[in-house]
Amino acid sequence: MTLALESDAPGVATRGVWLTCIDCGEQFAPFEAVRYTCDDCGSLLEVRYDEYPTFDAFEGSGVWRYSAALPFEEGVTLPEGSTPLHAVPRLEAEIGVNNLRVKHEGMNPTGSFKDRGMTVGVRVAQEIGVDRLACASTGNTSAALSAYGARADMETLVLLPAGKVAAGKVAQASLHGARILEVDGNFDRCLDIVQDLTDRGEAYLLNSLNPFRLEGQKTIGLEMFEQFEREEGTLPDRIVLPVGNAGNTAALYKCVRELRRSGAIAEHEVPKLTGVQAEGSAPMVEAIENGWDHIERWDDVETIATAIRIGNPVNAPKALPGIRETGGTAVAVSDEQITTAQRDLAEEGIGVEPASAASIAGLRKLRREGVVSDDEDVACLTTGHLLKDPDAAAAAGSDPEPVPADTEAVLDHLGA
Ligand SMILES: Cc1ncc(COP(=O)(O)O)c(C=O)c1O
Repeated sequence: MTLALESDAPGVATRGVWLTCIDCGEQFAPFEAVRYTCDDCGSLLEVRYDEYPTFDAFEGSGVWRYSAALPFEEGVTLPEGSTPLHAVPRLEAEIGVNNLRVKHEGMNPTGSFKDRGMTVGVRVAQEIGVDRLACASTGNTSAALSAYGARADMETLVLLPAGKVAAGKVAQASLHGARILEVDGNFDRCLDIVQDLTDRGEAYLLNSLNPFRLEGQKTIGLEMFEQFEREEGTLPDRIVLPVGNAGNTAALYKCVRELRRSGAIAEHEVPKLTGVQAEGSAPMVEAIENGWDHIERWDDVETIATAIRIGNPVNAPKALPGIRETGGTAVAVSDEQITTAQRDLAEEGIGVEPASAASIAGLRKLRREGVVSDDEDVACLTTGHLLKDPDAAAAAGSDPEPVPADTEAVLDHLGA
């Protein structure tokens, strides 16, 4: 039976929307109760619709341009999306692919892609009528949730792994008025606790376990396809992205499945989803390399890319098939390779935080190994802005040189 919701509440799409279990197929009405996983089998839920749009259904800009593919017509907006798809000619030539574009999600209002998920997720929280929003975070989710919670005038609670969140992100959560709990444990433990709290009805969970977050994030793919097509006359053969909780990987896979279903793209146009993790935090890569259909949780994770310091990617059941069925792969890169890529992007004028640079580092490694070929059109996703992690940026960049307050002395110093 299809529990299609035909709501006439303001701002709610009138077409059918429901939550479906990805394993047993059980369907649930989307807004009648708080639900993140299947009541019957405990697996992940996915938002499904009774129809899927083609590109000509989209109008306007940003995330809400794609409302025909979302559960609402509008949301709590700052606004988000409309991020640039940069050409990077020097990196393109050095790495050696036909075409390399960088989709810089760090240009969202709070400086990361998380805003795309929050504009939808917080709108759903309003619809359900919850009091308090909560998330566990390696930093960016907490920054986005705090801003969108503030915008919606809702209480927010964020749990962070103590000492492992970049300064810019803590500052954002703090100034936007979230209650910040620093947990003596890693991100995965924070998420365990937030899940316990939300199971007890203490808060509404806005991690990417919440399927509505991924609806917003799938607009990364929709927007990227439109830009790529407009500027390059084609779609990317491959999308390379950093992987933490694997929400974006799952969201992009959902995006291409929906576009296939509506007939908006052909089978041969489906891009290969290619995930990149840091060597010290690579359970998805381990699963792909071993052909597993599940991941094994890593209890000890470490990397300079703190945003992807995650040992138990909760969206793996959605993301692993996405990587496999699109013909993609997953690769691990060292912290040194990440820092080099961060510098290389900065030399093209693109400022990203370390986790984001993993996509370029991963592409470079796969190209050198011959997994990526030289005729490919590639889009790399950079997920967060440089200013998120000022310490990492300063460590990777050049040091300031002290000089006296005197022009002659400055010229002397410059060797002029
Ligand atoms: C900058 C950045 N990149 C990548 C990720 C990982 O994204 P996902 O959990 O969707 O794999 C995160 C998640 O926190 C992030 O903040």
